[in-house]
Parts: sequence; structure tokens; C-alpha cells
Amino acid sequence: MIEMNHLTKIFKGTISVNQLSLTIQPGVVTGFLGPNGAGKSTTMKMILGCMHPSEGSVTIDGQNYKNLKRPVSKVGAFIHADAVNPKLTAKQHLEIIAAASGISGKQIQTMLAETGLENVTDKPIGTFSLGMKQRLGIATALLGDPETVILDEPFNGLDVDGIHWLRALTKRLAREGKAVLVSSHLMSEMQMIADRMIILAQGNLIADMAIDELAQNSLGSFVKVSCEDNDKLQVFLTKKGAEVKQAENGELHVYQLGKEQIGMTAKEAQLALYELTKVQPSLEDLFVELTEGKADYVSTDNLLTKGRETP
Ligand SMILES: Nc1ncnc2c1ncn2[C@@H]1O[C@H](COP(=O)(O)OP(=O)(O)OP(=O)(O)O)[C@@H](O)[C@H]1O
Repeated sequence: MIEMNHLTKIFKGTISVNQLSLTIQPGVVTGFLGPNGAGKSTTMKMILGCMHPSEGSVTIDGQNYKNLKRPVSKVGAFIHADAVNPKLTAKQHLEIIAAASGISGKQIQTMLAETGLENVTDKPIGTFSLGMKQRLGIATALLGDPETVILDEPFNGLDVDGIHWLRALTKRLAREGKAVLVSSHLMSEMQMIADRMIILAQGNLIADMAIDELAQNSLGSFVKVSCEDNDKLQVFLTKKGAEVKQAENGELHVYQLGKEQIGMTAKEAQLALYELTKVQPSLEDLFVELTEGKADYVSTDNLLTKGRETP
């Protein structure tokens, strides 16, 4: 489990991560979503002790990363596909890490099989495609069978098979009870795998909720309605307190009233309904809605009094 408490990073007066207080729970896949420069990588680097917070703190199972007794069994991370020596083979790369961390050779074979790299174990990493390097990075992260798994943009460069494989893998890791934090720009991908979603924009927390909750809380969900006289129904629905927008094709998009209430209102107005469909916005719609106008950089004045820091 990862716990952040007012976690903040300031680079030369600019806030990159602003007062994040969050918990990444075991047993679930938590999606970490945000546009370029939102602060996802900076947050992950602070979790992993590669960067010092300017303010606040972050712990893994109650400890700072540097105080963890056997870090490989606590947390495994994939941050950069290129953070490897290209002259080494995949097997040599994993052997070096395993030797340094007291991990058995059997576990190397398991990870090579798990990540689909069995046939290229003896090839230099420099000859690998981006997708193969991603797989190797994930194998490295999982080598110590860690309780917490952090994957930064793991879907980059994966082909269709790789995407399916990674979806299944992240879900399985969560089912095994691990805390799985996955960052991505790909909202559709996050929708497929995440149980919970953390959304950042310009370092600020925009949302931290279960996927279902996120969709329900959105003002964007509505009921699509069509009947024999849409104009007449619109008048009736507005009287009941609904907000109604008429689309270009004439159908009504009804907010703040449920399907049953809309159906009863149509019955009252003696109108035959042709369509009554609840429309949940996609994660992409939600993201636009949640970040709109809320992502401006906040003033750094207060934080700057507590110091500025470079990495
Ligand atoms: N070492 C650094 N020095 C100065 N500014 C930095 C440094 N690292 C990150 N930043 C700034 O912090 C902000 C957040 O960057 P970060 O890489 O964490 O975002 P991100 O959400 O991971 O984006 P991306 O998906 O593009 O990698 C950006 O404005 C970035 O320019």
C-alpha cells in the first residue's frame, strides 16, 4: 500500500505536484491518468525515493522507500524502457538484478515466460523493439514478486497481443492482492483495466474514485429520449425540474431525471416513447469535464515560503 500525505514537488518555483494526499490500496488496479506534464512521473519517482518531495511525504507499507528492508519484495517499478545496458541480453540483465537482490534463477525463467520473452532471452537488448523492451522492463519490475507494482506508461509500444497480455497481467496481479499503480495517457486503456482512478492535471488532484463512482458523479451522464412529440415532452420534463437539451436530430438529452421519472412523465403527457437510454460518458468525456477550468497552476507564493528545491 502506498500512502501520500500532502506530497508536493516544486521545480524552481513551479509546482509540478501539489499537495497530493492519497492511498493506493492493495487488491486493486489504480489508474493514474493525466495529460503531459500532469505530474505522474514526478509522483512515481517520489514514491520510489528517486526524487525528494519539496513538502509532504510518501510511504510504502508505512516506510520510506530508502528504509524498506527488502525493497524488491515490497515494490517493483517500471519507469523507463531504455534504462538498461543495450549490450546485455535479456537474461543477463535479469541475472544481474536477481544476483544483487538475492532472487533465485528460477524466478528469472518464470518472469521471462510470464512476459513472453522466452525466445529472445539470449539476444542483446539493443536489438529489441520498444514493445519487447517494455516487456523486459515489466519482467524486471516483477522479479522480486513485489507487493506493490508501479508501471509508468506500460502500454507504450505494445502491439495488440501485448496490450491484451498486459491487461490480463495487471488484473491478475491485483487479484493476487498486490497494489497496482498504472499511469497512462490512454483513457480507453485505463477504462479497461482500472478499478479506481486518480486523475491529475498540472500537478493538482482532479479525481480519486472508483470507476463507477466517477461515471455516476459526472454531470455528463444523461438519458437519451425520443418520442412522438419531443418538443411537447421537453416542456413536461422541464416542469419536473429536468435540464433538457435538444440534439440536432431532435432527440432529447435529459439531465437530473432518471429513466423511470422520464417514462412516467411521457405517460402523463400521453406520448409514446421510442427511445429511453441512459448514456454514461466515456472516460475521455469525463476527463475533459473534470479538468475543464480546474487545472490552472495555483499560486506558488505559500509553498515558496517553505523552500524551493531541485531534484
Ligand atoms: N527534473 C525536472 N526539472 C524541472 N522540471 C521538471 C523536472 N521533472 C519534471 N518537471 C516538470 O514537472 C512537470 C510534471 O512532469 P511529469 O513528467 O511528472 O509529468 P507527467 O504527468 O509524467 O507527463 P508525461 O506523461 O508527459 O511524462 C512538468 O511541467 C515537467 O516539465
